[in-house]
Amino acid sequence: MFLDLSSIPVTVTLCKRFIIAKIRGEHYRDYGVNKYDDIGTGFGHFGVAVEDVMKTVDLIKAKGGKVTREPGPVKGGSTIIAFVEDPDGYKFELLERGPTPEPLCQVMLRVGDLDRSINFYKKAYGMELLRKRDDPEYKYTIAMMGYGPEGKNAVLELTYNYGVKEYDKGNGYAQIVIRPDDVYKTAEAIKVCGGKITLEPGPLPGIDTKITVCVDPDGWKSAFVDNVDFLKELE
Ligand SMILES: C[C@@H](O)C(=O)SC[C@H](NC(=O)CC[C@H](N)C(=O)O)C(=O)NCC(=O)O
Repeated sequence: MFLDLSSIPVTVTLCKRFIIAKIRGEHYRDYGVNKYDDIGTGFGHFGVAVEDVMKTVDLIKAKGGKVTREPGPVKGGSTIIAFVEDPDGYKFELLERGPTPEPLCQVMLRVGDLDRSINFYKKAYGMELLRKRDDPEYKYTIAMMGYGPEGKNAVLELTYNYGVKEYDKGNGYAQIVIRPDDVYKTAEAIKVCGGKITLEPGPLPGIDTKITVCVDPDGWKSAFVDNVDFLKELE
């Protein structure tokens, strides 16, 4: 699969419940703003699964794309990865995997307290802790959170760097969009678990799609769109 970074849609349905973060740039723009020059230090990358990282990197180079980490085993592991950047400077990690229904497979966010985040995403968002890996050599721990097994579902890769409690969110990251069955219950769970509701649950004016919006304990924003309403919008 050739990865044409300029064609990555702003919001991509990754699996039944998890629509990847909206990123501000060429496709998703606030009127009058044509440059998001501060991606911040908290946003990590989008992970894209490809069957041949080396071939994909060669194609990206041939198209003038920017490769920031050449193909090779991930430090401390065996998965072949590479890092590339899109024209707005957003990072994409290419991960060598077999065929998958969800090539856009990760969104990585850095957090200041991993256990707090795991607990929050479990209890407020109904996610599972799919995998946790500590890497003392490189002083970080990651937790993969999601609604189904990696390799078939998009996952949220929460990264804790030893001793780093806060990150700059910049102005480019917008949100992760998740599709629950009941945004009212979701909002209640978020409030109970220490999240902050920034848009109370209810129908959007004019289109009746029920949504709610919140920020997690680190300030990462998530929007929740009623699953049935969302599917109706696609009809
Ligand atoms: C799928 C998952 O296991 C990985 O790919 S981990 C990749 C690894 N992550 C980190 O190093 C996170 C900590 C880092 N300080 C950060 O905040 O991004 C990574 O990026 N490795 C780079 C490499 O060259 O292997």
